Amino acid sequence: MSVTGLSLPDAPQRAPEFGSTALIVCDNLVRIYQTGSIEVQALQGLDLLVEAGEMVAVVGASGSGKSTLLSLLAGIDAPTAGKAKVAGWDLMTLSRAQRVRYRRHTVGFVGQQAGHNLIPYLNARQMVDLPMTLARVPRRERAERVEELLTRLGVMHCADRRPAQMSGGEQARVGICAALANRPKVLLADEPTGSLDTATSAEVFATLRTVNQDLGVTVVIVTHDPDVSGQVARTVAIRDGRTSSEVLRRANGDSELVAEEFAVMDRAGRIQIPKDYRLALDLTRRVRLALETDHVAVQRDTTQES
Ligand SMILES: Nc1ncnc2c1ncn2[C@@H]1O[C@H](COP(=O)(O)OP(=O)(O)OP(=O)(O)O)[C@@H](O)[C@H]1O
Repeated sequence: MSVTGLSLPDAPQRAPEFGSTALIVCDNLVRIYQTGSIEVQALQGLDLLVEAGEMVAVVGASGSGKSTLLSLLAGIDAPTAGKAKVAGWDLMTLSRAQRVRYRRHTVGFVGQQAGHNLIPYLNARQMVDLPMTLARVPRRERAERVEELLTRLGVMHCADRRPAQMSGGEQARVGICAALANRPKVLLADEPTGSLDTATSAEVFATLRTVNQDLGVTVVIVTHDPDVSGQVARTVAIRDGRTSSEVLRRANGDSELVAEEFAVMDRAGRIQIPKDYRLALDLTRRVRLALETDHVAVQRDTTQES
């Protein structure tokens, strides 16, 4: 008896998982702080994807949730709900030991005050060496890495100086070297230029670009400096604990850079119409949506006026 081949229906195509190729995935991320009976929703369902090799700035008004996002990504704090994944680590479910490994090897963190990232009685060489000593890196390898980083970021002349003997810009660069010592995939910087003047800030941004382009580290910078979009290719704005818009800078033909602003649509299709647009056209509670051939029109609901 011959057996004819069975013809089975094709398995249904599954949509690829949200951000399946990204290095950093925040999917509907929520962080609620509870102080007594008061609840603060610092992040209210934030979506963000960062691909490996990107340099992204996160901007937003004070209290919009920028630092909260960064401390979640740094593994300093844990999300209340949603998904946060960095380089394959699920930040919702990290055990204590995994959290230590994650913070030591996967992410580097530089905090707000350049001087506060350093220990007053350690010189630059000792400061960059310290994270590697804690990770039990052999002495010779540590010495080579210290030399490589201080040289690459232009602060080798500070090797034997303590923070008090360095300028603000040098302190910031040494802090970045220390954060990179254990070869993290991601560098997270919280207001890295907050206390610096304009010229020194530009210098620190140049250093961060070197880290991104030459060392291949993915960089996420949090700042409330709106001019930062001139320094990076992608700026993501957070409003009320959610990503609301993005500015992309791209080379246009003969390498002229053009900046273009986009609204961010979440996975449920929601976008936020900027306040000045709403005021200009008096868009209130109900609007008309119309699908045109290449765009969607949003118009005032004139039935409310009669
Ligand atoms: N540990 C905490 N306990 C309670 N509320 C907090 C805590 N940390 C942050 N918040 C609140 O969460 C919200 C977001 O704070 P977050 O520091 O993330 O904002 P931010 O955008 O970084 O602000 P800034 O630019 O001023 O640093 C704010 O309302 C803040 O008061």
